[in-house]
Amino acid sequence: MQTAAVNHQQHFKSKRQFKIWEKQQKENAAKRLNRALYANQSPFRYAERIYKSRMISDADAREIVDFSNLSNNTIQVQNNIVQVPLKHDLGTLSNAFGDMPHRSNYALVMRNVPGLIVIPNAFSPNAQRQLVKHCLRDYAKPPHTSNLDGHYHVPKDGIWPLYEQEKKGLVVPGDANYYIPSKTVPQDQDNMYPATIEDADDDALSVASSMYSDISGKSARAASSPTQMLKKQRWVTLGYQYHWGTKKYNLEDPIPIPSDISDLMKAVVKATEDIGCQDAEIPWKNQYRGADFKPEAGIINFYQLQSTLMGHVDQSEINMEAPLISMSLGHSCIYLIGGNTRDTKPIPLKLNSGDMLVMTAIARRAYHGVPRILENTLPDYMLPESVDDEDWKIFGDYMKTTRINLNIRQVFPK
Ligand SMILES: O=C(O)CCC(=O)C(=O)O
Ligand SMILES: [Fe+2]
Repeated sequence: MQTAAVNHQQHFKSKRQFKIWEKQQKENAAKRLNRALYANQSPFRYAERIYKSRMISDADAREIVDFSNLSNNTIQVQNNIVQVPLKHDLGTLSNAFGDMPHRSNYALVMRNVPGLIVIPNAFSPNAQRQLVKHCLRDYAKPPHTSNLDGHYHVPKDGIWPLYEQEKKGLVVPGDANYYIPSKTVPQDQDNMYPATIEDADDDALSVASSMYSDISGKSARAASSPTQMLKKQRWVTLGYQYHWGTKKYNLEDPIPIPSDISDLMKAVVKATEDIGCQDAEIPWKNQYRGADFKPEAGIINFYQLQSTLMGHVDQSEINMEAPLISMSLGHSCIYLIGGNTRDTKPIPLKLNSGDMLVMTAIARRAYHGVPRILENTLPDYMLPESVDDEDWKIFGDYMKTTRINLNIRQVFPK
């Protein structure tokens, strides 16, 4: 019996023509399969797929909200953005924002995203570099937990000092302390993921897998050089240590949030008191008082250019009234913010280095995620040679492929 392919081939003038036809058939079949696969996909998942792509269509790109230059947005988007004065000047509340000759004294809210407050470019370039240094050198080390702990013996000073030594040529392969040893029996590994699918909802699984993807392969867990290790360092937890698999905090050994981070986060809650939007479909106002805000837990996310964070709701905190505050450093990203289920179509925002995001009111329970880190968006002031500071060079070099997000929550009632 002849095969279907041979039958088809007879209708073509050349083998090449047949090959082109055959390729098109395969592509069409894949598209049909894709359509079937995504037909039942929720609007949130659909948007994740669109914005994860390296080829975002012009129409989808126009929907991305740009807070850095409001006139860059479409008229529809501009009509949704409202400028609201901050209640207090950030610079007078905390030194951590740095000296800025033209610090903006307003926040932005969106009529179609109730509860979300954005303070664009809240930090001076110098303050941003200091925060990057703190995140990498001072916070990313024990007793703070990181995704590396289950698989590696992380040195007591963390990975950064070794990485610096490697960059300076002070440790080389063959030196006793060059490779960071992996644990033969990964500790706590089983606890990191929920034991069974039934134990976890969709969120825990997808978020946990995006949080551990860099170290989940066997070969990826072999002893690694400091550079390799740093690229694998995906998150570090501050304050009460969070467990991704069980989505619970370890309440036994509280670790204080570093005081400079604590101060600046309290300042943000104070400055955004009473900010809201009364002429939106769902009117809202941030009713949390700065004086009541206690920074108790946090996450530092380190994203490489290909990293993503799947859509989720942060709801492990007993206190869901307190705002969740989050800041961006380094490369820009696309951040999706939806509603309280995945059925709301999310709005894509571009978050830039120095932006502060405050999730209050109903946005505190909204689905959100980071489907994409945007290449070629590192501000010049983050480049290694941007300042006359020998110390910055190695940090700046790491930032060439990185976005850092630091977010803070209050766990307990006020
Ligand atoms: O990277 C971000 O901007 C968001 C991080 C986040 O949602 C989280 O850590 O829960
Ligand atoms: Fe989150």
